[in-house]
Amino acid sequence: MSTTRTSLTPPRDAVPPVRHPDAPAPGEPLGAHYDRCFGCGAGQPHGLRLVVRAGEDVSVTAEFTVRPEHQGAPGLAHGGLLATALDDTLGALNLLTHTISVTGRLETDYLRPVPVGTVLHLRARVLARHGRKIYCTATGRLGAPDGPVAVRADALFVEVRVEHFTGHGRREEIEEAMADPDMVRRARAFEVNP
Ligand SMILES: CCCCCCCC/C=C\CCCCCCCC(=O)SCCNC(=O)CCNC(=O)[C@H](O)C(C)(C)COP(=O)(O)OP(=O)(O)OC[C@H]1O[C@@H](n2cnc3c(N)ncnc32)[C@H](O)[C@@H]1OP(=O)(O)O
Repeated sequence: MSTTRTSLTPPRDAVPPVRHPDAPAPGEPLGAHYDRCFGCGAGQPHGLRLVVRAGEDVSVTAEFTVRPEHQGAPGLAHGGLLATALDDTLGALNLLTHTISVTGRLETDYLRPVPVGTVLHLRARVLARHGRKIYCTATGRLGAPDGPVAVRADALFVEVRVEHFTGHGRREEIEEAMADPDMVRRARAFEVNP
C-alpha cells in the first residue's frame, strides 16, 4: 500500500463517478447514515449535527455551526474537529452513489482560522473511481456557500462490505443496528450497485 501524496490523485484509467438513479434530488436532505454518528447523527448529543443535502452531479453540501465545545484555541475551532466535519461530509457521498465506503486517507489543508459561531458551509464531491478506490475532495467555506475557503481536504475512500462493520464494531451497537430493519435493508442494497 502506498501512502505517498500521489495516492490521492486518480490514476489515468480511473472512471467518472456515477450518481445512483435513486439518489435524492439536488437540495434534498440526505439524513444521517447512522443515527449515532458523531458527524451527522441526530441521536448523538455530543455530535457535530451536520445537516447534509444532495448536490448536483455526485456532490453533497453540508452546514456545520461551530459551537463553544468545538474550540481548540480560545474562540477558534479545533483542527481535528474540522477534519471530522470534512470527513463526514465526504462520507455522505455514499448516499448519492449507493456505495458503502470508509476513509482510507484524508489530507487536510487549513487555510483560515474558523471562529466559534461560524456557520461552515461544506461541499464534497467524488472525482473518480478506480476499483474499490473512490477519490474525492471537500471544502469548508466561512459564513456562506461562496465565502472564503477555510479548510479543504482530498481523500481516498475504500469500498467495503457490511461485514466491515459487523466484523469489527462493538457487539452492542452492531446488535442494535441489526435490529433496525431499515438500516440492514439499506446497507445490503448499497452493496449492489446498478
Ligand atoms: C447491520 C449493520 C449495518 C451497518 C451498516 C453501516 C452503513 C454505514 C454507511 C456508510 C458508512 C460511511 C461512514 C462515513 C463516516 C465518515 C468516514 C469515516 O470516518 S470512516 C472511519 C475511518 N476509516 C476507517 O476506519 C477505515 C480503516 N481502514 C480499513 O478498514 C482498511 O484499511 C480499508 C478498508 C480502508 C482498506 O483495507 P482492505 O484490506 O479492504 O483493502 P486494501 O487492499 O488495503 O486497500 C484497497 C485499495 O485501497 C488502497 N488504500 C487503502 N488504504 C489506503 C491509504 N491509506 N492510502 C492510499 N491508498 C490506500 C490500497 O493501496 C488498495 O489499492 P489497490 O487496489 O491495490 O490499487
